[in-house]
Amino acid sequence: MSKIIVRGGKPLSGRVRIHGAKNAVLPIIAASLLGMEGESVIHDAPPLDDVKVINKVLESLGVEVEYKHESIRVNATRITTCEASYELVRKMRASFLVMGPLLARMGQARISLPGGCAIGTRPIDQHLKGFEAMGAEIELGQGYIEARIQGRLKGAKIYLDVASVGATENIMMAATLAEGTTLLENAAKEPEIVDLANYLNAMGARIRGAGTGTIRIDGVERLKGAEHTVIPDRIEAGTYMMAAAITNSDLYIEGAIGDHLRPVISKMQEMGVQIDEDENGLRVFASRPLRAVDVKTLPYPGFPTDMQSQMMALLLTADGTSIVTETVFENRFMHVEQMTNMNAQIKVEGRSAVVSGGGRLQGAKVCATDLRAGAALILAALVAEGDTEITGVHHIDRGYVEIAEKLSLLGADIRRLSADTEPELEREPETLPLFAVQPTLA
Ligand SMILES: CC(=O)N[C@H]1[C@@H](OP(=O)(O)OP(=O)(O)OC[C@H]2O[C@@H](n3ccc(=O)[nH]c3=O)[C@H](O)[C@@H]2O)O[C@H](CO)[C@@H](O)[C@@H]1O
Ligand SMILES: C=C(OP(=O)(O)O)C(=O)O
Repeated sequence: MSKIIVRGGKPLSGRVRIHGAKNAVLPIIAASLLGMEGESVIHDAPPLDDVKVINKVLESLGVEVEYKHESIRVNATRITTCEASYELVRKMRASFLVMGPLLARMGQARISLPGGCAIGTRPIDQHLKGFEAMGAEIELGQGYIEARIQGRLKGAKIYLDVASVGATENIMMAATLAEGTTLLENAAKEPEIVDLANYLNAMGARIRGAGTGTIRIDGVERLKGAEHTVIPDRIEAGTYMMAAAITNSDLYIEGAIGDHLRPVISKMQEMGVQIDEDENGLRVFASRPLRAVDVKTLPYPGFPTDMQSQMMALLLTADGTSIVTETVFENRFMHVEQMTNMNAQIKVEGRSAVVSGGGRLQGAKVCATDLRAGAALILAALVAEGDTEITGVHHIDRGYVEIAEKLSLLGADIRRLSADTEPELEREPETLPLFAVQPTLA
């Protein structure tokens, strides 16, 4: 079992380079399945476990994938099966994003139920509602979702009950090859949706309005491989911004795009953190005291749920009491118990957490219960008294490229103890036990 050990109290300084966005590259790799001729080349693909998993999903479908120097070459001219197995899909929820492209191109797809990640039940009803509206027949059996269409999908007007990122992506990909026009309303507006639409348009798709609540997709008959560079990871960038602020340091976050981080920047500025933006990144510097602020997570352009736990770590070091409200996922406070082990004063009341700042955090043995919880524990550990030992590192590896190495280069006392016995990608599934979550089919 790998561990990250942090000795708190070291200031940080210097520059940190932000990698390509996990949540952009995963749907883009899934979308590369739509390339009926030529190759796709995807640049700035971060070397993360999740990227390796989705590459394996593509390979399991008979597609050629080559991953070198942060670029992925995909040749999807031949697809030999339309089934993505439980063994792969259980490892990562985003594997379900191959459903839309497979259905659109091959007329069928059989994908294992992704279940729900520990942060919530995470149903897929909105994805399925979209496919059904485009004429697909959906069946659930033996833990798999099977979707079929005779001929091509048909363009449709689809209103999402929740502005789901994954459903927007899956439906948008499926609609590219549909007959006629699809209007996707109450669509998610995240920058990763815009990045996916840009890649699809480079493949020959006709998508307009990505990044707004209404996306119009005029179906085309064929798509071909395309070259694309993935946007920088706003959540990785935000995490290093918090690292600068929590340690009272001055860091330059290279590659961070201010426009993608507006709610994070504003909340940090409200606390008293100084942030300078230029065209290449952000400079973040802070000194104490920092003010307590209230934070509510919302779909983009609201405050990102993927930054909630890291923000909570920072608020633990502010003066006063903050209220953090999580509205996107119903079970995303698991880091609270771990932080409490570090002497944090936090009380959860329903969907809100009351965070009392200003106490002294203490090193402890804690466990990363999910990806961002792990990042938040590292942040808390950077300022805790003594040593913190963090297990559950496989969660952190899903979304952060060499976080211990990057922080160490900035001056943190942090090291990773890797277990020789931990084979690559042999990790616990992200999901709850199969069938714990039954999807709503209609
Ligand atoms: C790989 C990826 O990009 N992951 C991100 C994506 O996840 P993901 O795409 O899974 O998240 P969604 O936007 O779909 O989920 C948002 C909310 O909608 C609900 N929902 C979703 C689909 C559905 O069919 N029915 C339904 O009710 C979910 O339970 C959740 O409460 O967006 C989340 C919200 O910003 C981020 O935290 C994840 O990091
Ligand atoms: C929740 C996250 O990812 P996923 O949707 O892949 O579980 C995340 O990136 O914080």
